[in-house]
Order: sequence, then C-alpha cells, then structure tokens
Amino acid sequence: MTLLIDNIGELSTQHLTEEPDATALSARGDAAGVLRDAAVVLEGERIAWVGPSSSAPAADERYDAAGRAVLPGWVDSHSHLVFAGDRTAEFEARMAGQAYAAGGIGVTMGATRAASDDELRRLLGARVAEAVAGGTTYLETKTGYGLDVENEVRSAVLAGESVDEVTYLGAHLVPGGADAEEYTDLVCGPMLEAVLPHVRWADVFCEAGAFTEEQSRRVLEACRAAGLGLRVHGNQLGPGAGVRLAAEFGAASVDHVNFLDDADVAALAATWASWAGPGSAEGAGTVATVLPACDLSTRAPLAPARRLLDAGVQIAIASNCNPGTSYTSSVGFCVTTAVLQMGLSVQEAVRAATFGGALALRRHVGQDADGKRAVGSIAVGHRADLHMLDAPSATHLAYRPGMPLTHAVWRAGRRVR
Ligand SMILES: N=CN[C@@H](CCC(=O)O)C(=O)O
Ligand SMILES: [Zn+2]
Repeated sequence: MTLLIDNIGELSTQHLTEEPDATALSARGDAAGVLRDAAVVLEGERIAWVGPSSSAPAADERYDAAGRAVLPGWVDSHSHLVFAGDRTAEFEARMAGQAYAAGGIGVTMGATRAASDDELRRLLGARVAEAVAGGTTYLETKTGYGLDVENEVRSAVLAGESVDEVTYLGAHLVPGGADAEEYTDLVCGPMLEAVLPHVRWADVFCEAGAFTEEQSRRVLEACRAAGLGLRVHGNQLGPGAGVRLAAEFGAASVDHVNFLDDADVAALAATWASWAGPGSAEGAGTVATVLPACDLSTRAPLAPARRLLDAGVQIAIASNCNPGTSYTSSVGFCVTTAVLQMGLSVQEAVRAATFGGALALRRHVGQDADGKRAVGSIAVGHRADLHMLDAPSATHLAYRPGMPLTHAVWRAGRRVR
C-alpha cells in the first residue's frame, strides 16, 4: 500500500546528506532541509519518495495536505513513563519556593512498586497515547522507579511493550534505608544482569543526593562492559561531574546540562570534532539534551542551548516526562519554550526535537545492526514518521504558543492521529 501526501506547504525534512537527490532537494528549499509545495510517498512503514508536489508519482491513496506544514514526528529521547502515583503536593511546595531534590523519586518508587502490572501497563499506554497525540512518533523511556531487581526488570519489560527504546536507570536514587555503596554494587551486578536482555541503554543520575562521581563512574563502567549504550543525567541541580563523565565515557547523551562551565562546554564540543556529519553513523559525540519543560517546572536556570550550539555541540530537545520534574510529554511545548526562552530559531529547535533526538539515540541513520530504520528526518528509506501541523509553517509552533497545532500523525507509516 502506498500513500501520497501532497500539497505540503512547508516540508521540514531535517535531512542534509551527500546523496545527489537529497542535495538537489535542499537546494530547492529556502532553508536547510526545507521544501515548499512538497509531497511525500509512504510505502508501508517507510518513506518511498520525497520531492516537489508537481512531480509526485501516483499512489494507491492520496491525502491532500492543503498547504499545511509537515515535520518529522518528534523523537522524544528522554522520558520516565513507567510510574504510578502522584506528586502534586511536591509540585505545589516547589511553586511556593521549595527547591527540587532527588529524594522525591522515592515517593514514586513506593507507588510504582505497589502498582500491579496491569495498572502500570494502563498508565504507560495512556502516557504514550498522549505523547503520540502531540506529534511524538519515537520514544525512549527509562526504568528507575523500581530500584530493586524485580521492579527494575518489570519496568524494563513493560516499557519494551510500548516504547521504541528502553534505558536502564537503576542508578536513579539510592532507595531509603539502603547503603549507597552496596546499592551501587547491586546496580552494577545482579540488577544489571537481570535487566540486560530488556534494554539498549544505561543511564545514571550523577548529582548531589543521587550518585557521586565515583559511584556514577562504577555504573558507567559496568554498563559499558555489559554492552549497553550510555546516557547521563548531569549538571541538573548544580555544577558537577556528569558532563565530564559523559564525554569521557563516550555517552550518546548527557541530559539536563543546566549548570555548565567553559570546560564542560569545551569537553562536549571536543566529542564532535571528528564527526563526519548528519549522514554518518561514525564519530558522533555526546549530544547535550536540553529539557525546557523540566527547567520551567523546577524553576531552574534554563539550559544554555544557544551557547552549546554556538560551541559546535549537537543538541536534542526532549520532554523528560516524569511525575517529579516535568509532568508533560508535549515536545511541542518544549520546542516553543526553546524558541521563546532559549534563543533558538524555530528550525534549530525543530531539528533538536527530531534529528537531534534521533542522534541522541543513534537512530539518525538507517538500517542499524538491529535492522531499525532511521528516524527524525524525512528521506527515502527512513521510517515514515510524520507530524502534520494545522498551520502553514513550523514557525507557528512558536508564533502561536500553546495552541493545539497537531493535525495528523503517521507512525511507522500508520495514521495514528
Ligand atoms: N533528575 C532525575 N530524574 C528525573 C526526575 C525524577 C523524579 O523526580 O521523579 C529528571 O530527569 O528530572
Ligand atoms: Zn530524566
């Protein structure tokens, strides 16, 4: 089955490669990777054709975009969707002036452990549906509210039923009453071994009140030795070792990055020095993932996205949807905030929330070892993940903040909204 979507007013492909066709396409656009009066053909789960509407091939079915804008679906590279319970009271206290602290994770751990599999599955499914309704088509989520072997494995298995990428975050918090060193041994040993078949990534919350630099290093070493890709929660609550560790370990991403000094920015920039560019699987460095909704919800200084980009660091924008610091899966809201408050252009923010997320998950190029298609950009052979706006251009995301602009969504070629 093929589907032609034509009369696209603005197609933001986020795709710039050395392929002759793609180069010609972007040359016809008026900004990097942007085409006017464009069309796309979907064939099953893949994109089969991209080009001017006037020369689009015939297809089994046709959808008239009527001048609307189309972007790649959002790639949400950082979320914590497997949880039960509620932290409204903590949020209210924060809005009354209390600072965020890692300890709140323990409240969610208790509620999550107490929930049945079916209840967690239902909650997770509802959260994924909300995200997709807002244009998200590729999702990472983390464990990290189980914090014992049984519940970390359960979280990973449930996550794998609903999202595209699963990250092991046993190192989220030392559970109340546990000894930090002994718990770190568990995270690096039996817990890792049990969760390993169900995850692709490992993450560590390297921060005061969570895991020290030394403990984080142990977690990263053990998880790397086990063959997992690495991610780090770093420099969220204050200056610290997270960014440095992420760069040293070749992590795919370091997330939050609110408190950076010049050496942190330089360390991240250095990881990109030998990257061959967007079409290349080799040499990608550590993506700095900014989480604008979290920054607002914790009243933290906004992550320096502009400074990072200007220094040559690849950035991603993600929702960080979780009950403590960012209870929203709206990547659109994050993009809007990044434009209005972080000094990014619309195209920079859209790129960070699509191609940038894919880069942070190492899914920016296709046909990985495990056979997955590229996501986060619109090009032949990539996964057919499209987000159509009820607006003529992506600029409306920032120009009309808070408006429900998602008109239609295709996820792996299937219309899901
Ligand atoms: N900072 C660490 N983890 C989450 C918050 C988890 C929570 O408070 O429940 C985050 O990314 O913000
Ligand atoms: Zn997080």
